[in-house]
Amino acid sequence: MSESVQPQHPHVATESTPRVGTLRALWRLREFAGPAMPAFAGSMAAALVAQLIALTIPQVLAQIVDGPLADGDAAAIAPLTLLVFALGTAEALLYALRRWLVVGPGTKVEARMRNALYAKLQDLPVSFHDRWPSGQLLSRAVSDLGLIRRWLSFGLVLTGANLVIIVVGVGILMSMNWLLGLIFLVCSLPLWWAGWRFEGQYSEQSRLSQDQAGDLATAVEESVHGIRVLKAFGRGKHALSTFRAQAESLRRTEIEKARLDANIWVWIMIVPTVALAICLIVGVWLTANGQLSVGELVAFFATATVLAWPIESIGFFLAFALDARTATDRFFDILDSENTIVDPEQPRHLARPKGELAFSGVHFRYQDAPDRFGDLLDGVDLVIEPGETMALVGLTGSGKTTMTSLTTRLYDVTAGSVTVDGVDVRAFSREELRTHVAMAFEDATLFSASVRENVLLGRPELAGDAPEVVAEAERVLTEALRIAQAGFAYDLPDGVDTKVGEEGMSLSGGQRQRLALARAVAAKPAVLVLDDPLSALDVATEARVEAELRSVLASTTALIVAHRPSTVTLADRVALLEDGRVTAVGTHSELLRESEHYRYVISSLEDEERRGREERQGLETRPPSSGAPRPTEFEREEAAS
Ligand SMILES: Nc1ncnc2c1ncn2[C@@H]1O[C@H](COP(=O)(O)OP(=O)(O)OP(=O)(O)O)[C@@H](O)[C@H]1O
Repeated sequence: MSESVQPQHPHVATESTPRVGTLRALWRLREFAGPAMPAFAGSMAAALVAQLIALTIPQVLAQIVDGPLADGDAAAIAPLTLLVFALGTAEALLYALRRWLVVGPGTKVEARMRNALYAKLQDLPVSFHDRWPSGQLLSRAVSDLGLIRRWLSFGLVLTGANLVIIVVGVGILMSMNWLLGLIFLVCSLPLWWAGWRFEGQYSEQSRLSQDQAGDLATAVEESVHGIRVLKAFGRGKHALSTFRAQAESLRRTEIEKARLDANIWVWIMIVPTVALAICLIVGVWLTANGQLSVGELVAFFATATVLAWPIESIGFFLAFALDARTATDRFFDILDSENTIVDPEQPRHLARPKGELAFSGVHFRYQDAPDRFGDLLDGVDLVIEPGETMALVGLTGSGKTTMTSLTTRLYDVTAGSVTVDGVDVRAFSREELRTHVAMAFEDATLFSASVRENVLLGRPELAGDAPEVVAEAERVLTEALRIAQAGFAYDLPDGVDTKVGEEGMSLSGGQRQRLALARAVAAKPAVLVLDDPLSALDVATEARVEAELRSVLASTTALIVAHRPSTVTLADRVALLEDGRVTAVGTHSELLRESEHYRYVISSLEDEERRGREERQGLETRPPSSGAPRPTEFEREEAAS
């Protein structure tokens, strides 16, 4: 027995669909394969008729042997030979028809399943994506669905046809000579026993191997994404050795699968051969005793030979069905995942929100947070008035990003509420909520699309071809790019139609952030939530963006997570997040005067910013010659007042 290998991601196992019988598990595919069933049935019928024709050929052979051949009637042989030729041609044509019937419908089923999977992944909350590695999702969407398509179009069709042909063929053998038929049938019983044992062991290994393939895909994806970091830190070798270990685990599982497969093949090859050998001995004895004609003996063995392939293929199709079952389970693992963030039955609607954003008694903890920790947000109360700009400040890890992600329901509060104009965000449809509240993140994600499409992502109504829509889209795009100081987009090879994102032009971190900011601004939301969207900008560009933003923010409510003291100056007021609560709200100067923790946070932000700037400029950090620390902004502010 090979060494057993644990799945890399235990969650995959714990979230698995409960184990049911293979047939029941595969039966679930009818939801997607339903419309293609007539095509699959037609294909199965074509395969069946082709094999039935193959079974009739031995009967014609028996006629030839016992008739014209025994009588030495050469003229009578020709029509029977022509009949064999015609039957063979019909068999070949029917096999071609079998394939042709399923190509289109099979790919449609695959596309339908892939679309459903994609739609589900889009719908599932961020907390699901936190737990599921992307490679696992990728392998389900690509290789698993391909395997299911192949099984439906080929495996299912031929398994059905072969089983019928085995039953019919054994019936024919029994009718030709009941004793020989019975011997053939009894001798095949060990095959069923071996098949039953095989199912249990193989399906376990099949699941393991497909999960491990998903983990491998995750490793490749992460290392491609993080190639710069790996190279910069010289961790290529380490990544390679981790990858090798994972690849080795998968190799071992594949070997175990192959070993089980080889075992069943031994049974499949030996059992029919032994059965035929016994039948041959008994058959010759019966012929010698005159109980069976030579022609009947030939026909018996020709029929048994035709049956050899369907019988031998049982093992292959069994393994195929088990792989398809595993792929089906993995597919439904995702489709069955419960979405905890859903639209209400009767969503509220706000035609023109004023933009008051309020947190009332908000508690939040991540699903996988250890029990020994209290809530990350532990009773947050904060009201941001319409048109007001509020900066959110706190130590690193205090929960600022988490707090902003509650506004668009990337996560739901665990207690309390977040409201827009007094309406709980959970009372809106998610689509409407995201038109009222737009976000830009520090980690600016661009999609493989043009600058224009990336910036106008939140304005689907501007995607039309009507002249007035095109003009409005152009106006919104120009304004958003101006506010975000993203004029560089016009200098790209195809201007704002240049493809950016993963498969497009490489942009700098600051350029990506500015496009992401333009995207948030273009959405024209009542509430704009910015999670440190200027962190990668140089000071001069940041100042220009801030100046432009002020004009936007005058008419929009804004919540800005600030990691730089300069971002704080944009805000009308500042909220200080400390120990899971907002412990102080006021202007920057008020908080500097009144809150010791605020002074500490600002001074550490200044230190961090100074270090970042010095690193960027490649300067060595040297203390001032007096040895005294540099004055913090707080101290400068104090001195000024
Ligand atoms: N998806 C997640 N699952 C579990 N824990 C998380 C998740 N995201 C963040 N956390 C944890 O929650 C805490 C708060 O994270 P958050 O990103 O909200 O802090 P922050 O104040 O924005 O930090 P920073 O200033 O460094 O960006 C951290 O301890 C973090 O490890």
